[in-house]
Amino acid sequence: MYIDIQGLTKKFKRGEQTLMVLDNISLTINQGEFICLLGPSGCGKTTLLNILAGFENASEGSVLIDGEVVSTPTSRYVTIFQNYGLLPWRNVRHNVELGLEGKKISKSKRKEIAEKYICLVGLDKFANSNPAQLSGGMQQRVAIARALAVSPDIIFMDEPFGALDAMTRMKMQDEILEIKRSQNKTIIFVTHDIDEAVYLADRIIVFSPNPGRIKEIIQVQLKFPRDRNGYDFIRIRDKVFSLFDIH
Ligand SMILES: Nc1ncnc2c1ncn2[C@@H]1O[C@H](COP(=O)(O)OP(=O)(O)OP(=O)(O)O)[C@@H](O)[C@H]1O
Repeated sequence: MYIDIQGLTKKFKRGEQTLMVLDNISLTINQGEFICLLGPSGCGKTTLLNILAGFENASEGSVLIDGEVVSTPTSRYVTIFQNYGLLPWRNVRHNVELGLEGKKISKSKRKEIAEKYICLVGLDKFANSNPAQLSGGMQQRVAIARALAVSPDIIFMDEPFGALDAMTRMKMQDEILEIKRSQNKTIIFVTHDIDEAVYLADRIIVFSPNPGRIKEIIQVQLKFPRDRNGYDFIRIRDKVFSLFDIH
């Protein structure tokens, strides 16, 4: 077991009131797993991700990663957000180098690492372009290259493809699966798209809201690449749909 969440509860103060956002979440995740956190808006997916990444503290319970208590963000884990988080005044290469700048790495080595990951995400021709010159999908690839450049053990992704059109989104899903396969990362991926979860995940953690609780954990044992129209895919998708009472 790599990530160990036990009895995690999160409450936020809202004026006089206390809002319970996560209620008694217990979950263990293995190294190299692709986990999707799936649930309706407001069920606490982002809050859980933020706690795992060290941006927020739990109110009760514990989170251990690789045997250590999570208290602050570290470069062993990186988060990729929906809005890419690129610096508009920096070109692609300098954006990808960003996470390496605080480390004791020479300028030439930094450049070499950045170029390696820019190639990996297929943007070698755009290394000198600024983010505004790139499409949304390309910008998200830059964010992925930047995340990979620091050699994280875990990648947290918060609806990373939410702003992309359907075709680009499917392409990016294939790319992230390929990156996961070749780099053997542990990926925790927040989405409220059921198809996306079934396409990507080894396990889907389905949440119910108010307060956020784990409703069910679904193991997706389909081989990759998955056929979005295959019988087994649709069977699992229908099972997840039924958990949300969507007809
Ligand atoms: N810092 C905060 N202070 C107060 N309330 C918060 C804070 N952060 C989140 N919340 C509340 O916690 C609840 C869960 O929010 P969260 O963003 O984790 O949900 P989510 O499942 O990721 O939703 P979405 O899919 O819409 O992003 C919401 O009601 C939100 O308003």
